[in-house]
Amino acid sequence: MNPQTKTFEGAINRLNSLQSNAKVLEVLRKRGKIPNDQSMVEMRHWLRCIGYQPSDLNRLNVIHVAGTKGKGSTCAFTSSILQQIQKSGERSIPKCIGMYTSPHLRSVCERIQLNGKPISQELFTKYFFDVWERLENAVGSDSEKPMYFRFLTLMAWHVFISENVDAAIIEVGIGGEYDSTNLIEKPYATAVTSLGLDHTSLLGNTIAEIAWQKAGIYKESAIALTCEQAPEAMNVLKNRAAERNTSLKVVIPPAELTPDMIGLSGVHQLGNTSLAVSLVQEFYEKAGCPFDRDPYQDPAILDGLKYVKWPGRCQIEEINNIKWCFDGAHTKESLEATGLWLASKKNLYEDADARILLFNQQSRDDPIALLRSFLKGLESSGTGISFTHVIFSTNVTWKDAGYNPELLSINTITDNKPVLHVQEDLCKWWKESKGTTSEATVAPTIQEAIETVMSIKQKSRNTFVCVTGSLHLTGGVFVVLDQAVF
Ligand SMILES: Nc1ncnc2c1ncn2[C@@H]1O[C@H](COP(=O)(O)OP(=O)(O)OP(=O)(O)O)[C@@H](O)[C@H]1O
Ligand SMILES: [Mg+2]
Ligand SMILES: [Mg+2]
Repeated sequence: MNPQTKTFEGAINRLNSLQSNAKVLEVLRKRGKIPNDQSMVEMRHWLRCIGYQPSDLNRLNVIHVAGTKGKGSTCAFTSSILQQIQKSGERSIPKCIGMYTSPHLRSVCERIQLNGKPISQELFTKYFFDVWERLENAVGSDSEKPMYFRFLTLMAWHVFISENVDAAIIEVGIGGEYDSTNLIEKPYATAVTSLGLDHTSLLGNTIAEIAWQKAGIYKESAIALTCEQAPEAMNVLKNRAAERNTSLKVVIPPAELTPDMIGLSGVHQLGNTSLAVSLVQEFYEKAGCPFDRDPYQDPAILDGLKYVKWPGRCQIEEINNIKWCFDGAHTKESLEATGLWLASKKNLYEDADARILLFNQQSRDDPIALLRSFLKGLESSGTGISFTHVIFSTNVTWKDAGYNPELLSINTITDNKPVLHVQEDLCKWWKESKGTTSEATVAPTIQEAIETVMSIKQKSRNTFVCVTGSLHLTGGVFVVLDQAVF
């Protein structure tokens, strides 16, 4: 390929073309074709095409994280702790920390990080075309390529191996057993975070079935870590760990760990934090230099917890003279956790005469149930917050230009139109159940939703906005407000 045409935009266009495959797969899944061993056979084939064997991944010293909620946060805590240990100079490893997470907020580069920073557009472009061309050389330019998430996973392996990463923190995409990240044979540490019901059409309708899938990342080489779970999930995790010749270790946040010690807001982060600390401990066990003191007394670990960066999760900002809170929760449990957290942050909105909820959900089966979970969390303290305005927006970025190229999501578009009827249903439900206490409207794009926010602000003394329901909405709002993420 002509080097002139290898631009970042070119890489993003090609990457987005892999989403149409994802759409085909979605249709197959709806017909009951769920992921199976064949997915792993295909992934092994692609890995070989780009020049690696699964055994090559072992040298990355992988920390593998699955779960329904808290995967990304746990990875971010783990990376942050390792960065502080690296900075302290006390240990010979890690020299280079890789982190692969999903989804992204503003830029796809956020998904592949080195030493706590998203890779640059230049590096992304270079490694993107390496992988793209290796695949074309192996199978021909017209043949089918791996889908979006699989491609990015292959690319992450290629980046990490090329950059000599010696601690690779890997977040599972969906499930675990048949996830594209699961080619790793000998991880240093594995953890399953909080379990709940999500992606049920792919993973199963019960917590036990979901636990079975997630525990697929457990391997003989590593202790099987998890946090507190429902008993039916815990039993499955225990059996799966035994199946893999390892043992399950349940990590419970110690009493000495308190919310003021950690850089991410919300009590639900305590479980993620303590899992991350245990992952780091296991990592150093394997590296042959175990911790000999209480990790919660270790200055580098404590700094790691404090200085963690994981935007879009219970994040509070003041932008354009408006108080904002951003959270990408999109499952029942996490929306309830967000509601509970917001209820405890009265100082954010008690003086505000305009209290706006900006909500988007369009890819889950029952968006109204998700909205209700948020309200349940919010109202469980008794007082809650009464919104003066509620805006139900799609996650399309711009009025005229449609999706920002890096935020394109073909799965939520039908016949080239965003699914506005979901927002209309949500709005109708709100009006019926909440009456006239608040003004509820639908915005066809995030840009228009923000325009509505700004016009409400013009007429108000103090404005507070809560953005939640989807990480795609949160990312899109950051783009429209031009708010930096990392
Ligand atoms: N243990 C938890 N319990 C409930 N909610 C949580 C928990 N951990 C994180 N959350 C909330 O879930 C949302 C997503 O967080 P995070 O990115 O850590 O999870 P994830 O498992 O990577 O999710 P995703 O499905 O988006 O990949 C955030 O809104 C966060 O506040
Ligand atoms: Mg998820
Ligand atoms: Mg995630």
